[in-house]
Amino acid sequence: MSGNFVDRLMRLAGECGIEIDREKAELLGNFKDEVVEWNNKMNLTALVEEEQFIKKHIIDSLMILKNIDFHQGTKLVDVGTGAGFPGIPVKIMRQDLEVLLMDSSRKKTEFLKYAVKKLGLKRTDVLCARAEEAARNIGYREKYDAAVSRAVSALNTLVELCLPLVKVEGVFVAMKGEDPEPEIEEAGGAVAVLGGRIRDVIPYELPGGLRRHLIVVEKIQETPEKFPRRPGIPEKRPLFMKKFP
Ligand SMILES: C[S@@+](CC[C@H](N)C(=O)[O-])C[C@H]1O[C@@H](n2cnc3c(N)ncnc32)[C@H](O)[C@@H]1O
Repeated sequence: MSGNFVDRLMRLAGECGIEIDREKAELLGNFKDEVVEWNNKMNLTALVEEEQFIKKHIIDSLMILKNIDFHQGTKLVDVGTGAGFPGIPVKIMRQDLEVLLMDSSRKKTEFLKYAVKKLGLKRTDVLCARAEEAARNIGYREKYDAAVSRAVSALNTLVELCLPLVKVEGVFVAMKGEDPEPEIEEAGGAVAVLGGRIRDVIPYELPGGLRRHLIVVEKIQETPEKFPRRPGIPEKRPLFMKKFP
């Protein structure tokens, strides 16, 4: 890993109000090196150019910590984590968290298992599963203080994948793009039926002026047992989707 990467990461993150000490920046750099190396063998992510990786992968992931106050030892699941975003940068910065990295792709979870070991991350598990299946398992259902997810599906589908994993009084944070309002409007009915309530929509900006939002959904009551539906159904037939002629 180049010293340049570490300095650049610390500077760009600092400009966004995120302080990263050198030791953690080096760990994030080691993670980036692993992603790039594995990306030569398999398609993990399209974003490997250094500055883009820093801004759109690492800093974007860390915006969760800048905006959400996770208590010490929070149990957090990252649903559809892919190559580990936002879960791995979050874990590197907050080593007290207990993190589950979940993805339905075997090749991605093989990479994640390797990366977690190589980076020496403790209390970090990797699960190859569809969220719809994991949430039917009592070991995972309503066991998390927080779920996070980025770039997996539209909010009305995503809440069915994520809210069943969250404890009552826990929180689900969806990372969304520049204009989340249409998705929020479309997901209102689904959020309510799954036991949630949209608490906050938090705008933020990445270096270079890219605008993003965090949608914070609090879990106010248990998710009815019939949810999530079978794998694939939440996406195929999102709850309360308007029917078009
Ligand atoms: C576009 S990638 C995003 C990865 C990462 N969150 C990021 O922002 O870079 C979407 C990931 O979600 C996973 N995924 C899609 N549907 C899923 C489901 N129902 N359960 C678990 N993982 C899922 C895919 O395998 C894929 O790795």
